[in-house]
Amino acid sequence: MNTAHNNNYRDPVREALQLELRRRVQASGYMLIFSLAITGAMGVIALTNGDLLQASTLFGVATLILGAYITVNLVGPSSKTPLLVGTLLLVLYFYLLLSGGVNNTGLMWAVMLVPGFINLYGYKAGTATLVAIGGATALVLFYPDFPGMTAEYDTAYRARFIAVFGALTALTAILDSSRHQTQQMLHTLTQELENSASTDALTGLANRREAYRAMHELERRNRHLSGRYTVLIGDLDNFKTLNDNYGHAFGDRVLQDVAEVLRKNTRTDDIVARWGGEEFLILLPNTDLDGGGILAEKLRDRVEALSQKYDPPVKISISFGVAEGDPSSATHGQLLAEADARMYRAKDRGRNRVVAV
Ligand SMILES: Nc1nc2c(ncn2[C@@H]2O[C@H](COP(=O)(O)OP(=O)(O)OP(=O)(O)O)[C@@H](O)[C@H]2O)c(=O)[nH]1
Repeated sequence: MNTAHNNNYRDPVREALQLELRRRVQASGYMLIFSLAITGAMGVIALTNGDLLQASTLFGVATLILGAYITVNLVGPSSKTPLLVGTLLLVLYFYLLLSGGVNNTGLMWAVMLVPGFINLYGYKAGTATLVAIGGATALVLFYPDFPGMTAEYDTAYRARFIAVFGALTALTAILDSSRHQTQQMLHTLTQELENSASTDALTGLANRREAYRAMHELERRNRHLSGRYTVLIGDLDNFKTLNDNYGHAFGDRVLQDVAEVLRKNTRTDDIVARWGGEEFLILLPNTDLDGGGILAEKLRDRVEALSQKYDPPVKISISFGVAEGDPSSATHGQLLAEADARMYRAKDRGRNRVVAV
């Protein structure tokens, strides 16, 4: 995690997934209301036609759907909701297919399953389910004397139903896949924006905002796990003179090289950030003051060694202040102030050194 960080207080991808689940649960609710209306209306028609058996079956299914609707609303959003609704819809569908519903119109309503299933399960799983349902329907319709089949459909009607079902599935899947692509694009863009908002453009390190986020996160974890962490604040020495003597572009190059040194000599779990102009902040999770002091000394040494890299050699050095977070009391505000004060003490004592007490 010592380069730019993707995670933030808000995780856009997780939010998008939650939004998708909410959308599916909402779609489930609409599907249940819609199925309830159809089944109820068919039940009333069957009742007025005097077909008591069909009417009571339809009212029975309607009651089941109503029960599911109430349960879903009581339990709240759950990833199991689309599964429950899908199963209920399948039961209703095969009942309508086999019985023909009222006046053999059951299948006509059944095409509504297509957008419903794709909405519930997304275009991939939804289409796969619909292809399976289409196959099962073709079997039921064309298998001679299929057990339980009481509806009477003529051959042309059966063939047309399969064609309409297939075409509607393909069309809805295409539409939903383009919606899915747009959504993916939005996720990617959001992620890119998140990255650029948390990264320093010159050095590629985490920026100050991201460093605050990381500290906040460490503090939160500390409260739960009583872990410890140490913070280093490093400030390049006499950087103004370097800029004045060699130019701003050279200063920028040095900042990039120093960033690289800090990044290369820290662990992946450590967080290296550009804190300000020529100031860096390093967060070391699960590290005490002694460990932080040792690392700061190593980094100081490696930054100093950079001086030989340039032609002619240029004096480059860094002063570090080190402070350890107290899991029970200190907030990052106090911790930063302490590290900062120690860094200034390092400057006062002649620069190019580490102060940890
Ligand atoms: N090239 C370059 N210079 C920067 C950047 N950000 C800040 N600086 C310069 O860093 C210098 C910091 O100067 P000072 O705060 O006086 O500190 P210093 O000269 O390093 O002196 P000490 O910290 O006391 O050792 C200023 O000249 C800033 O212009 C940057 O992105 N690029």
